[in-house]
Amino acid sequence: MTDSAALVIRGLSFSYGPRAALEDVSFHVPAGGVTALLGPNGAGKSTLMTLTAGLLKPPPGTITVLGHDMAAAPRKALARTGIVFQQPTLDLDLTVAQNLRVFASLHGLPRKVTEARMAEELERLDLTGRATEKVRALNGGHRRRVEIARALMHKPDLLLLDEATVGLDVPTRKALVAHVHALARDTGLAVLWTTHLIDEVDPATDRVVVLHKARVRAEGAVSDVLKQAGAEDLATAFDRLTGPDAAPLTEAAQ
Ligand SMILES: Nc1ncnc2c1ncn2[C@@H]1O[C@H](COP(=O)(O)OP(=O)(O)OP(=O)(O)O)[C@@H](O)[C@H]1O
Repeated sequence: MTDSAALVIRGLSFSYGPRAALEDVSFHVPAGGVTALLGPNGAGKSTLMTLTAGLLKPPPGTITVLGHDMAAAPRKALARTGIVFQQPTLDLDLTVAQNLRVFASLHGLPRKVTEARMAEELERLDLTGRATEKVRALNGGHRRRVEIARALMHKPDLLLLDEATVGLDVPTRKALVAHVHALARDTGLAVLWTTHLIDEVDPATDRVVVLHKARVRAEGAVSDVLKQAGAEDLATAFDRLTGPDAAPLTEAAQ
């Protein structure tokens, strides 16, 4: 199972100077589903996403995307990866289509392929008819969906979403969560979804990784995480795993 996963993280440690941001982190993200990376502020989530997005160099052998080692073959690994960062990166004064076309040409996609994929992804994300609108005219939820459509233009196998719902109201947040779950289910995409909001996890289908103070505290299907925490529900499990009574940490991570 682990070897065939889209993303495999094995024994990943990373420090900013003396401060350990990740210590011996291991988990995997299978195809066709959402893996929620849950953790409180400072847990190490963004550091993990930054390393997986190839913006910091990970130690060799610790991050593998579809069998490609992020340290040894970052271009091959990134060619299979779509990324939506926490901070929006669309050009507000370009139309939806122009934003997608710029991205596609950076990936070297031919014009015909670009137009076909754009139509496909906009339809999948319920954005058909918005292609000629300037991004500035869209609400926050639609802008996020355009970012997801853009991240899918090169048909990645792995989609990284870093706190994708930040700043959205509750109904928009719920709609986006539902869209991403449908996307994973319908296309076989592997999604790593970073959040600190428990209600964004679908307990029936999602895998969960609880990160706290640089370390994985529990990992697996929601039922496994509940067992590991000795809790009845995910909110209680999260509190137990990340609260003041959580297992003691090594000095480096404190
Ligand atoms: N550029 C940096 N230089 C030094 N320390 C950093 C840097 N970025 C993050 N850290 C530290 O590394 C640890 C992990 O931070 P990180 O941002 O990865 O956590 P996070 O789970 O994403 O938090 P948040 O939910 O607040 O974004 C924290 O202790 C943070 O202060």
